[in-house]
Amino acid sequence: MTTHPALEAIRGGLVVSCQAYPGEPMRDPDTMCRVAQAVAAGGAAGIRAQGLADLRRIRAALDLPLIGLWKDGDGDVFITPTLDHALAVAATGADIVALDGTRRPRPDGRTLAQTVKAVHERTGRLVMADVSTREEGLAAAEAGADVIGTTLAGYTPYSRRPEDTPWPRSSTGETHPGPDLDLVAELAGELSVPVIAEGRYHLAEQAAEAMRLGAHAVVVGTAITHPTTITRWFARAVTGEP
Ligand SMILES: CC(=O)N[C@H](C=O)[C@@H](O)[C@H](O)[C@H](O)COP(=O)(O)O
Repeated sequence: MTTHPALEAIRGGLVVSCQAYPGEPMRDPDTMCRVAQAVAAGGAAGIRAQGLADLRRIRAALDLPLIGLWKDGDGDVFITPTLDHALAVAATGADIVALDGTRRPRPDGRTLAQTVKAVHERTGRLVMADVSTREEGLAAAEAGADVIGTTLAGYTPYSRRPEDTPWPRSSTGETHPGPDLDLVAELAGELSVPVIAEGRYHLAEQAAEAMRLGAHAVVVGTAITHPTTITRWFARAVTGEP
């Protein structure tokens, strides 16, 4: 049973991740803010966004629950990798601080439990632990995370590969790397903290399935807010090129 207003507000809803990657034309806080406003108009229950400038800009413009992260560094742990990153994200006004919730060594040497505790004590914000496996999800909940996200499933060398969970995209039988719905079911079945389904939700049907499996909410990014990737899907289908 969750009680925090931001978690209650996204319960049963769609959270839209609004991110542009380094060097891309849309990598600009005002642009991302407009994307966030556009998805809010479409019924997003919450926003997930990256980078301090984007978070500040979006926080000032929108009242929706905001999940903030800061991708930094070129190591294995790059989603809000240290406590300092987490404190900076909290200072933007994000309601929930998303961070790497795996058991890999963190660049500042702190454990996940130490990091979560410090965020709670020093900011009062909630922590979303982005994990890649069932074991990591259970450990992150044990470490005190308020919400567990399946964000990193398929993005660590030891987690289930996305190719193992393909979903058909068209009547021609074309398949696409799918989300790890089994992980959502496993975690939702075992945890009392909310589980957020995130990562490669490219079809509305997949998002609906995650909810049936017990997700608290679903985060969709690429399929809504990344036109370069969406264009590539359609361009390949139209040209027949691989
Ligand atoms: C693995 C990683 O770095 N994931 C990031 C986490 O914030 C984002 O790049 C994703 O876009 C986000 O998780 C939403 O997922 P999708 O774009 O597949 O709907």
